[in-house]
Amino acid sequence: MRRVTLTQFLIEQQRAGRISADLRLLIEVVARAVKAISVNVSKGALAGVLGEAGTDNVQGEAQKKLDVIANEILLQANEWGGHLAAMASEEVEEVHHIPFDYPKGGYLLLFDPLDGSSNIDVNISVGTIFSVLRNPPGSGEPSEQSFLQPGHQQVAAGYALYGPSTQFILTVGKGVHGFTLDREMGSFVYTHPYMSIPADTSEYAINASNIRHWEAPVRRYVEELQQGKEGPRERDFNMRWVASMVADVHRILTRGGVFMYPLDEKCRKQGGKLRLMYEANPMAMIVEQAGGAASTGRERILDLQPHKLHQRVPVVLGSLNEVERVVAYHREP
Ligand SMILES: O=P(O)(O)OC[C@H]1O[C@](O)(COP(=O)(O)O)[C@@H](O)[C@@H]1O
Ligand SMILES: [Mg+2]
Ligand SMILES: [Mg+2]
Repeated sequence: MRRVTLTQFLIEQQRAGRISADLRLLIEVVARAVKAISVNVSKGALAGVLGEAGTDNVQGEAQKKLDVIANEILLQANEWGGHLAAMASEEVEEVHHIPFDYPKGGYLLLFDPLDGSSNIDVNISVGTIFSVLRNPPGSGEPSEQSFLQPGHQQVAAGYALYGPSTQFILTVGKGVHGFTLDREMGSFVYTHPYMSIPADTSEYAINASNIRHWEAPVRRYVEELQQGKEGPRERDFNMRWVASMVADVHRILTRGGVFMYPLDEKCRKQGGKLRLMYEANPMAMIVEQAGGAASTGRERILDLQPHKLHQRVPVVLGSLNEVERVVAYHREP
């Protein structure tokens, strides 16, 4: 069987007029950075990359060494590519400008360099999430405002999962495509064309330790799932929570399911737990492109008008019929 690499896939996308040459290059550079992060993640204690960095990020969270390393790799790899106007990262408070003497392009790149940080030291899957927007024409040097575009304006989104194998999942708005890293060859091989999420599922993911903080619609939904065959759903449901959004979403992309980090009393002041611009939006685009749905419980995530770079939002995503049910429960008085 002919093996198609990510590079070949992207060239074909460009030939088909789905992406520009600059966007192709941008995705190639992100994928190259992901390979470097994958090497660091897999070396673990051998490379001394585990543990705390001793610093806090913009969100006041303690940074792990790998958060910092992954962030540096992505920033450095993308700075000189010539396809970007600016970058934004979970680990950097302000917009990251491209050095003035470097070539620049028309895209904005946003990323969560290392998602699932609490899993690094226990050798459980973590990931990288990214989102690509256009720098609004005529806006000159990008500011925070340039990034504040609704998620439906993303031109590409994807993530890497550093699991037993490293996978790279990508959408440019025409389906969701999965690639697996061949470590010996050093290339991503096209292994999962047109990934799709079944509309129905019997699996859900939520941090159930927050139950006492949940709003009534989410509590009702989860309690009904837990009642299984004996409850109103008349069938049993299974629960999984990796605590790496990338891994939980990847499971849903592979075999269906619903993932929730809803609004609750603990995170109400911040607006939610997960970040809109580089967690919720790219995942929402991927999930919708795979036939699923993504909502805050009240609104479609991709329609939200962001008001700040590091904004947080509630997230309910995955199998269409389950997400619609959660949204319907939020509508009821
Ligand atoms: O520890 P909790 O409350 O279960 O939260 C887990 C969630 O937080 C996250 O780790 C947040 O992402 P970061 O690790 O990038 O901060 C998600 O990946 C995950 O779904
Ligand atoms: Mg994250
Ligand atoms: Mg992170």
